[in-house]
Amino acid sequence: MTNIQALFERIAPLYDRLNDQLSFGLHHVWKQMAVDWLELPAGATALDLCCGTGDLSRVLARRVGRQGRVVGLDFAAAPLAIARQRSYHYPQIEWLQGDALAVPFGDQTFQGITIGYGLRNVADIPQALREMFRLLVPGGRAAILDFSHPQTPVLQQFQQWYLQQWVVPTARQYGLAAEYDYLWPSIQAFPTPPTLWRLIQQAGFESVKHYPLLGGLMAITIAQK
Ligand SMILES: C/C(=C\Cc1cc(O)c2ccccc2c1O)CCC[C@H](C)CCC[C@H](C)CCCC(C)C
Ligand SMILES: C[S@@+](CC[C@H](N)C(=O)[O-])C[C@H]1O[C@@H](n2cnc3c(N)ncnc32)[C@H](O)[C@@H]1O
Repeated sequence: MTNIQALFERIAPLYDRLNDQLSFGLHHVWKQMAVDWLELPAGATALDLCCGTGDLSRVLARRVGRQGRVVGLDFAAAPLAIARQRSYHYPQIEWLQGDALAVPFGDQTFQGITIGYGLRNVADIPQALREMFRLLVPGGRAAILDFSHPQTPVLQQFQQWYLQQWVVPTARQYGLAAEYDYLWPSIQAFPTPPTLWRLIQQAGFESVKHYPLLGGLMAITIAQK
């Protein structure tokens, strides 16, 4: 088990509650936007990579409907177990424990892919992007939702302050300070938007559209094959 997998195994029981509390529920809005911008038709087949507890998988399921198909894939068992518990009324979702760097489906299987707060956590970003390209049908889209790099020094300082002075102390109340302390350095190590767009194009995608949220604290990047 990798350190990242172990981290998400540990935080799984409190993950959703802390996300709601620490983003004042806004992460649900961002996830809905990511799926809306895939513009999937009813009946489509979609993949939620690094699905965790399944938030984006359930948004995809509502979008593609009962005739559609959604696969939620994650390599950690604990968040997947919560995802299954929370999704009994979504029969169109299939849950799979697997690696986003080696997805067990054939080329051109999916019309849309989401990866919410996952790309920053995988061990090999270019490989994850290559897998997403391979798995999409021609013209298919991937929506990458994650933290990003704010455009102004003030927002950059706010992002660091909020994470280190509010998020980590809040997590400490649940014994998860070390796990949430990972956030800030992981964001610092995450490619800047121009670098991410280049990696997406190098993976083969034809077009990349970038949408900063909250001045760049977060971002949704839409890559089209
Ligand atoms: C859904 C969110 C984060 C998911 C998430 C991603 C990770 O990589 C983690 C790694 C380790 C532990 C936890 C996570 C994790 O939860 C985003 C919302 C939750 C954030 C924790 C809060 C981030 C707040 C923004 C920096 C600023 C928000 C401004 C505010 C809404 C005014
Ligand atoms: C921050 S959570 C995101 C969960 C969910 N997508 C959301 O938006 O809330 C990141 C997830 O990525 C998973 N993950 C990280 N690397 C992975 C990999 N190589 N393959 C599959 N899952 C991975 C972790 O287990 C964790 O559940």
